[in-house]
Amino acid sequence: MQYSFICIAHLKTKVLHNNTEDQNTDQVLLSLCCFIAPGFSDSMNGVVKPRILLMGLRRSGKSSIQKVVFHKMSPSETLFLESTNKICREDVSSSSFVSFQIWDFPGQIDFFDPTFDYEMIFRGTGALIFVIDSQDNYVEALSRLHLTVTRAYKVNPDISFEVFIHKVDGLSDDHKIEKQRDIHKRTNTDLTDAGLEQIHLSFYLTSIYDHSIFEAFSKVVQKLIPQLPTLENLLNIFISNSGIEKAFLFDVGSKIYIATDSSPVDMQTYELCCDMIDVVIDISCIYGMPNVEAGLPHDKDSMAIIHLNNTTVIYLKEVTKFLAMVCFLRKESFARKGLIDYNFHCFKKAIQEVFDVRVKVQQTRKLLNQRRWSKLTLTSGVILMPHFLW
Ligand SMILES: Nc1nc2c(ncn2[C@@H]2O[C@H](COP(=O)(O)OP(=O)(O)OP(=O)(O)O)[C@@H](O)[C@H]2O)c(=O)[nH]1
Repeated sequence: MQYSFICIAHLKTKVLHNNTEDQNTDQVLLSLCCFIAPGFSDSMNGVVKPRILLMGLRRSGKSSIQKVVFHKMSPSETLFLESTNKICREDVSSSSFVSFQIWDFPGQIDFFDPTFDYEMIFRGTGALIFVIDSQDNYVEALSRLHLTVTRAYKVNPDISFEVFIHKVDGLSDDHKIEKQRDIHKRTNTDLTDAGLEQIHLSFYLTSIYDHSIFEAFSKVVQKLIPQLPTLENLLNIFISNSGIEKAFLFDVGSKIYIATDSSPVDMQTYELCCDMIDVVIDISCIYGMPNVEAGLPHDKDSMAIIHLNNTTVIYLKEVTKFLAMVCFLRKESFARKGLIDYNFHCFKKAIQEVFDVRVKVQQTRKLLNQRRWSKLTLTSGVILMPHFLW
């Protein structure tokens, strides 16, 4: 495999730092180093495609969310989006590691009309995201949410119900919390009154004008990844053996993180990761050799290192052409880069096994379905934990 050396540069740039966005003038020294290699085939481009529904009243922001997260549309451009007049389905799997379908419903659609087959729609659904415009009066939205959730639950109790309290960029912090509490209380009271207190709704405060929408989408998508506990476990072992403080596994295309270790996620760390991915992609797009096969400017050998001026190092390494690990560690720990790279290699092998097992299980299931066996018993494979050095 041929490598083309792209750049090793020391740049000065701005990052978000400390506690407020206003303090983003701190200078950081950025040592960036990318190696771009031609594409490779991996077995992770597979197969499971849960469906995510985006529902809510008209102009609540559904299409904007989809365009900003999956099409890199800038938030201000969404001002010119026209109202959606039919269900828009999008397959996210072709361009990204995360594999699912998004269905964007027009706000005005009455999908409980008898001519509309809502049972078919809910039956294949993994997550239902209901978007509420927090800058508007939300009484109507809440009754619509109740109706949607109760009907969907009756058809498919396995759906995860996610409520985006959206457009919170216009609200103060106190106001945000107050709105969330109010919406939470009202929806739960409605469900209890209907005798459906077992339905669990998750609430997120979101806006397309900051990273909150990406973070919320990450959490929604994580619930649809059956291997999540294994991924988290592997990340925990990896960081504890490598002197790393925090590690995320990112879907590079969408900046959704599909897993992280078990320490809490703070928003600024997540924002720094997103900024780093943007820098790597931008530099790769400008200077990298286009990977014709995958249509991506980066691949499994891309990597980047950023030294912040507070002795923290951010280290990005591609796991596959769609998936990257971003780690936060102290400068002293980064001195043992050889060890980190070795452990990363073990991690990568283990993760490959996780997805190989998934592909094998799916193939077996397909085969069994084809043979129309009446009773299927699938045994999932065993993942051997890698031997990390420490
Ligand atoms: N302030 C603010 N405005 C937003 C946000 N998200 C979307 N909007 C705006 O809300 C308006 C409606 O957005 P759309 O995405 O078209 O809404 P929709 O829910 O798809 O609307 P329908 O297609 O009619 O169902 C647009 O002007 C967006 O710019 C947000 O996070 N904050």
